[in-house]
Amino acid sequence: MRAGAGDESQQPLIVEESDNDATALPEITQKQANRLIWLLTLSAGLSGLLFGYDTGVISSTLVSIHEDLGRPLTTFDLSAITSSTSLLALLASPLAGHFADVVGRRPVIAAACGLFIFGALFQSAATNVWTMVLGRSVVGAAVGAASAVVPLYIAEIAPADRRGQLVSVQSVFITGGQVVAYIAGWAVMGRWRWSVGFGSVPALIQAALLVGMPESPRWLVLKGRDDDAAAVFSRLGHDDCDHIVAQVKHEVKQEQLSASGSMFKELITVPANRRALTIAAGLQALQQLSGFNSLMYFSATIFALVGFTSPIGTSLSISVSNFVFTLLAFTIIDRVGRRRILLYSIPFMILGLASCALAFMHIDASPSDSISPSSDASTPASSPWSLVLLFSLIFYVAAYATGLGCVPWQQSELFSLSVRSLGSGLATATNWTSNFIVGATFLPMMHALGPSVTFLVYVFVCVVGYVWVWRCYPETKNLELEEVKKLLENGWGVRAGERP
Ligand SMILES: O[C@H]1[C@H](O)[C@@H](O)[C@H](O)[C@@H](O)[C@H]1O
Repeated sequence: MRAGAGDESQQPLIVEESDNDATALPEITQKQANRLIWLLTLSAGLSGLLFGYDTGVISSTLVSIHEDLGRPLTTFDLSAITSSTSLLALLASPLAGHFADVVGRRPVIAAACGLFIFGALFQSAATNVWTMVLGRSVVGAAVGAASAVVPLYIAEIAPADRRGQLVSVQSVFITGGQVVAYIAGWAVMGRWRWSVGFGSVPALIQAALLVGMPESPRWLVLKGRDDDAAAVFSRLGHDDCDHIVAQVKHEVKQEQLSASGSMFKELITVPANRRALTIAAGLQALQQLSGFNSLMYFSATIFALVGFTSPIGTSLSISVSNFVFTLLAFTIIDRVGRRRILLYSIPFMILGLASCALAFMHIDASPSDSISPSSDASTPASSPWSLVLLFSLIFYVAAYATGLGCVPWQQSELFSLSVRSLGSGLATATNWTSNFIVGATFLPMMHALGPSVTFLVYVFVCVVGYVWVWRCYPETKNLELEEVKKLLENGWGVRAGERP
């Protein structure tokens, strides 16, 4: 049941072709299957790179536009350009979930890819604020659709014992894309049309790779295309394709028997589905409300505020740490497990945030008069508390990237097949809604409450989140998707998930 592509006990994959060479072929075909799984994961994961790039590039773009859009940008223009992306992402993700169910996962990934290309070129040709907002919105729709459907597609093609790692490829690509965006923004030295237009390049590569990408075999079973599904499972290295197709079919049949009408109703009324949605959406909300993206968007502002002479350069340390520790998560997630990673890492996030709050108490930072990355704040960077702040932020980011930055994107494994696409879409929409809330409230909170209290608010969110994860999030490592569903049937499944 848990045999994956890496399982030593696997049989020859393409039995008809392997009959006359039973000794050599299993190893070769196993390698081919592994290679295919990686290729598909990387092809789909390119959407993550675009997600990271397009969300990261905005910070350097905003400070480079000057009057290129026909007039100097007002604060309202800045907010409209920035928030249009997350707003469209939050609208697009449930829609993408719906379409992934109706037309399949692959066409939605392809549509997002097209939008990434169009949005990047449209932005780079923008002549006024509103065409720029339109370009950012198109990219937002692409980011929303991709972030809902790519982890779902990868989870459905991945072998159980490597699913955590393969789904985490998306997080590695997102954070890598953010680093590339920071560097590209700096390298083009103000020629923002180049840096935003560059976003079309990985999308074009992805468009070429999509040609050979098969549809998710689990979706094929859902649509009654069992032979096609068995062929894809076989290419993915499953030893007993008929068995796994039968297993997925059994799940589909059971769900059809229990189906209470619309998919949304089924998601809300069936207890296991409701629990899955609560966990998936809760983890996504926690990921965002714990405040990380306030650093992604405003770390340069914070570093200017406390007197660093090169705030934009210093803020690169945030995105690089985020990337490096996401790589760590990618390496350990299937060994340590999702739940355990969160229970180990959230306390370190709390420690990092609390020590930021402490450092701010000793720094004379008054956001009311210097809340802009370009302002040269008067507090000298030589203050040891500024360094304490920098290291605390990096510490917090490292803990975030190892756990909460990565784990919530495993969301689709929690849902049973019949509601998986809608559930993933709604959890992704929760991510973007919370992202929007943090982006919109961080600076006002810094003004109204002061930096220390603002960071204590994030401490509070993490403490509540920790207790909730401990009570409600079961371990899902190494389970087949069909087994995860069973965990949530009679409760949160925390005990049942904690077996060796
Ligand atoms: O998992 C990603 C990653 O942590 C990114 O760095 C962050 O900007 C995104 O909001 C998040 O969803």
